[in-house]
Amino acid sequence: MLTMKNICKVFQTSDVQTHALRDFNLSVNEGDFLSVTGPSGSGKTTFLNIAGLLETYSSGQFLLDGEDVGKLNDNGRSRFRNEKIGFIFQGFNLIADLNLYDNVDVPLRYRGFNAKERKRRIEENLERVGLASRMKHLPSQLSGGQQQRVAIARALATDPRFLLADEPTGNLDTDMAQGVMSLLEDINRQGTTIIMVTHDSELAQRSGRTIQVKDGRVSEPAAFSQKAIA
Ligand SMILES: Nc1ncnc2c1ncn2[C@@H]1O[C@H](COP(=O)(O)OP(=O)(O)OP(=O)(O)O)[C@@H](O)[C@H]1O
Repeated sequence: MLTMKNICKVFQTSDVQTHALRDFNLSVNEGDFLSVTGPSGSGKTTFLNIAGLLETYSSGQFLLDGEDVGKLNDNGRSRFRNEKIGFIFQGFNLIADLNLYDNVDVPLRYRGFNAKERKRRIEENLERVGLASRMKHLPSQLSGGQQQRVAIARALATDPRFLLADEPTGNLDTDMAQGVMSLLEDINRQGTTIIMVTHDSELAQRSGRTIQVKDGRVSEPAAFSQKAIA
């Protein structure tokens, strides 16, 4: 459902060219939980941003859900992203002066759901991450792990096929990181395909499949998904 063939990404900054991805090849199947590891500057975030249609690529082919996304214009890419992809980030990116309910509401308003449907989705997803009782609280009244749970509820509220996570446990202590990882495992078991960039090799090993990125390439052959083997 996600296939990248020989994807290259060159950043041009004044007279310096940076080859962030070079002939990057990867296939991700529906239902996979893929961890992406690798040294700093190897291209992990660039890969994730291209996968999430936040960034374009310089050459190669990228098929997402059967669509050649290189052929979409800006509007087409935004629509595809809003309908199919949820994001979570290391810094949670919650809006500080909105309570949890209103934070989860943001992408739903953007998508134009009616008030009744928005309420249903907000309550269902805050329930899913174990924070239904804290709806009226502000992000600053929560622990880091709880804030990341709200960010996960917000990402899931639009019911995306893919959840892309860039160092989702990077700001969390070990216990909170384990809790967020367990939640991601539950979400994956319920059918959402997850791609997670992480520096934490222990967490990476808990996902079904791990690849390493080095110098802009997948340096280890993508192992078969354990789900595919089972
Ligand atoms: N907008 C940009 N303009 C110029 N160069 C960039 C840009 N974004 C990334 N790069 C460069 O591309 C390369 C890959 O960066 P990327 O952020 O993808 O690495 P990473 O593996 O995610 O690193 P880290 O683990 O430190 O977050 C680096 O050399 C980086 O400096």
